Amino acid sequence: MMTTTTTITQALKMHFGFDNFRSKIQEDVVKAVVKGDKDVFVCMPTGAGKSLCYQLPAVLAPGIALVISPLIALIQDQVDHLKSLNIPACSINSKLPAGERRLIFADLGSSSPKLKLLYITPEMVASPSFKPCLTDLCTRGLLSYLVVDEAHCVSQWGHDFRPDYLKLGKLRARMPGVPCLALTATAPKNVQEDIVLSLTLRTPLSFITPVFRSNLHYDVIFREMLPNPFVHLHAFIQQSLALDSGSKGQGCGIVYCRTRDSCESVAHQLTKLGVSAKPYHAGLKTGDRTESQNEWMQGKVLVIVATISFGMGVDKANVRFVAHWNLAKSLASYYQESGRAGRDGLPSSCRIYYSAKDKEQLNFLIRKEISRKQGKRGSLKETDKATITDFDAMVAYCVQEACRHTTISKFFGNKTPNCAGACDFCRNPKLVRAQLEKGSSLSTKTKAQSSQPSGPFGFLPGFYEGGKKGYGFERFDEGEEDAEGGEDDGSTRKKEFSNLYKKQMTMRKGMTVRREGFVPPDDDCQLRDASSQKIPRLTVKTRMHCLSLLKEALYGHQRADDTFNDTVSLAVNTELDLFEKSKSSNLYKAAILKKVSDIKKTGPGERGDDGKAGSSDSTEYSSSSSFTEKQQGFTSASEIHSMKRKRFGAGNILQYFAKKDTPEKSQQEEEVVPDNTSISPNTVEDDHELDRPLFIGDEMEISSGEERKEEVILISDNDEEETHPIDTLEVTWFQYIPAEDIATPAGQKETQEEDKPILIEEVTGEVTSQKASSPPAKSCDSSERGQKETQEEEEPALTEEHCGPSEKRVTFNPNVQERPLIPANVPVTLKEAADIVVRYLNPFYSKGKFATKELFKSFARFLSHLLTEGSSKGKDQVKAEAQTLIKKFFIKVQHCKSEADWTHLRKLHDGKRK
Ligand SMILES: Nc1ncnc2c1ncn2[C@@H]1O[C@H](COP(=O)(O)OP(=O)(O)OP(=O)(O)O)[C@@H](O)[C@H]1O
Ligand SMILES: [Zn+2]
Repeated sequence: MMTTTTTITQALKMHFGFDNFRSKIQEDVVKAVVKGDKDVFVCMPTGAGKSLCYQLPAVLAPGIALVISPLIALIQDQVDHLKSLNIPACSINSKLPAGERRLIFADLGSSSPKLKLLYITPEMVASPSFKPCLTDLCTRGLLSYLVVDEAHCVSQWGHDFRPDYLKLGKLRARMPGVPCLALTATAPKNVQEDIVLSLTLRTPLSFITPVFRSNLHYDVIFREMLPNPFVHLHAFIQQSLALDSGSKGQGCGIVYCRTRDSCESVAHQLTKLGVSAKPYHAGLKTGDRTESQNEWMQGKVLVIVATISFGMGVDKANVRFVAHWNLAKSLASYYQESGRAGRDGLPSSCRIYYSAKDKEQLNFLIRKEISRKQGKRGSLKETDKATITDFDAMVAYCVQEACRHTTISKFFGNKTPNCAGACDFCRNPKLVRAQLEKGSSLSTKTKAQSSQPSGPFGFLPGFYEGGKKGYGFERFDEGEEDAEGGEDDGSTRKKEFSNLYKKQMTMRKGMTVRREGFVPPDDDCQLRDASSQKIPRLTVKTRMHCLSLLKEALYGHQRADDTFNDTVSLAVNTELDLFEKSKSSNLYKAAILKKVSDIKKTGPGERGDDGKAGSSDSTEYSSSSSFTEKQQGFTSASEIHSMKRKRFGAGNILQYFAKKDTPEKSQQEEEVVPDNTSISPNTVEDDHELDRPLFIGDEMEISSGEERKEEVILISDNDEEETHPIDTLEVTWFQYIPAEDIATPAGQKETQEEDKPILIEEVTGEVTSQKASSPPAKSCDSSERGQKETQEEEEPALTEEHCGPSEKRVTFNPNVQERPLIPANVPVTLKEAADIVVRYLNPFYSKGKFATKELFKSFARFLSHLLTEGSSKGKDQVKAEAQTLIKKFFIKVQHCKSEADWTHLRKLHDGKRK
């Protein structure tokens, strides 16, 4: 085959429209393949132009190149591309209409077929319908090349091993004179060796590009430590796409998620935050999926949030970032997936949002799958070991203190690259270390709690009966014939796994699986040990709600050097501490309320009576650290005003935690500025007061006189459909006895009322019963308290009961409350105004409505001053005005970019005053 360099270059131009080769290595490969005297092995990174390495030689050679490729979608892309270049190419697959299939077979059977490239999956190659055709082509010497794309699939050590690829060795044997070309983007050293062996490549010429790509910046963020991971992701996207630089932004990005649900929710959250994002996963209708992909390709949608089924063969040059919301299943996969960024050579970012919980879950599923296979064949295969080793490499990458590029390069058998600050570790090792330290302290407790599973390979195979294959990485078509059906199967499969996982986790903790209806925490749940069902009938939602109460309380008592994240961590640990100590749902709730109350009673910078917010190990989380991006958190009013927080007498905070506040709202700050009715009245004289949404921090200055010393806290279970009546419960123990001291007597039945709301009042003034007809309780003897809890949940409604010198049994009915508890119209201080403003503004900040945090602070400062200028206003008025101004401001200003944006507000405000 005499083909000169000139001919090759001309063909490159004529058929593909390229003036030059993309790289020296690409040119060398093409020349070697064209020469055709040896087999060729190519390992080049994603986007390096591997396809051309066989497509150009195929065009130049007489005959047909048989291309084995693992995925029909990928094949389709290639075939379409070649057809658009007028290169005769086609594919034979199970989805091909009968008419087209006939035409192809007719061409292949002709004396001089027109086809230059025939794409086929490994399954189809071995199928009875294709075998005779192949034999015929071989016998007539019509095959120019055997091309094995994604050749790593042949290796049991490969991250995408496909048994059908193993059959390619036999295929190869059937066409001895045909040169073979094996290509892959991701082959660690052992996989490279496997490929050569399995395909029986004869002293192949190897072309291996180092994996290092200096334009890619790699980093890892610990997702569980973020106050709001979506906001963080949003900021990352804005930065990567230069959306906040004033320019329109350039390029696009991919967020990879492991599950379909995550794809949906991440895409939804991003869209809410103002970035156009669409999900892409196998659960979508083909039309929707194609639409998502097309819109992304055309730049109409900036971010595609996809499972790994997206991306193979997707060729887009200006992908500025690839974020992994979940771990990839191996470091090789991660390298390949993240490598879709920066194909144009421009700087791009690759980030993993690492989560220990995610890791635990994947680890479980991977090992479970192995255990299932083991059960069937009774031995552990190399593939299984490889799967685990590869996953471990992925995890190690995330939790190491080393250059990310170096880790990747070493994994692929390359030399150490010159990272030069292209990863978070090389850029700032201290930050990476701080994150790791914080991360390990967060997970220590969880680890200690979960004992190691037993059985071969750490599992009890018998326990997993009925599980099917897969753990969220079904990248390839599951065999030709049932490729469609495979998708539905996938979702059932995942459900099964999810249930099994939950059950197993519960069992590991030594509990019986007794709560079938237990709604598990979602991926982003901030709670620690969130899946625990230790406390009967206590829901994740309730725990989330309690956590938000703690956060709010602590938030108002941050120390000067605390970051928002420190406060969140402290809240999370405090919640866990109380959760672990509590034996029933009500005890838990009461313990939370007591803690909230204690925190509230303390001065600024203190966190409760013990200074540690109740958590024995919480001190380790309270140290200031800036490893996470501080700007992602909310801003405390204290950052705006250095004024000292005004102190009121202990217990003079009035808070209502009422039914309408859903945990989601308080948790995610989704509440936009509420309408007037929801925030104006501060007093319980208002009939609707308890129906209004929760505003933690709705503090009221009241006289510190004894008769005004009141605290009313209601926690309701927000996950129940119906509104609870303001129920009455005996909870006097709450005030003075730590929850842990009140052991529920052994064997005592849990009442059906566990999830009812608790009303706790600390009242020295008059109280009124909601159910005046109910009999009074007999006694408040501490020995009976545990029992009382149960009894009185069943027969509540007490009017007033003296249980001791300072304790009263109380009930509360907002409808008959006679006296206002709050003095009318106490003038609001600047600090209080700032609190109000910051609270109302935070949701907007979270949604990225401010270009910078400074701008947000500046606006809050401006607004606080504006609202407190001139005549002294009461809190209600300030709240109402703040709301109105903020509402109006954001009607006019979609995205606040400078101080000039709010100059009109003064006029608006002053005008209204007149
Ligand atoms: N010589 C060349 N000049 C310019 N562009 C080229 C050249 N060769 C290939 N390309 C372009 O580079 C891009 C990436 O090529 P290709 O899809 O073949 O990469 P790949 O290595 O196969 O990636 P993957 O691992 O995802 O399959 C394509 O847009 C292709 O058209
Ligand atoms: Zn580095």
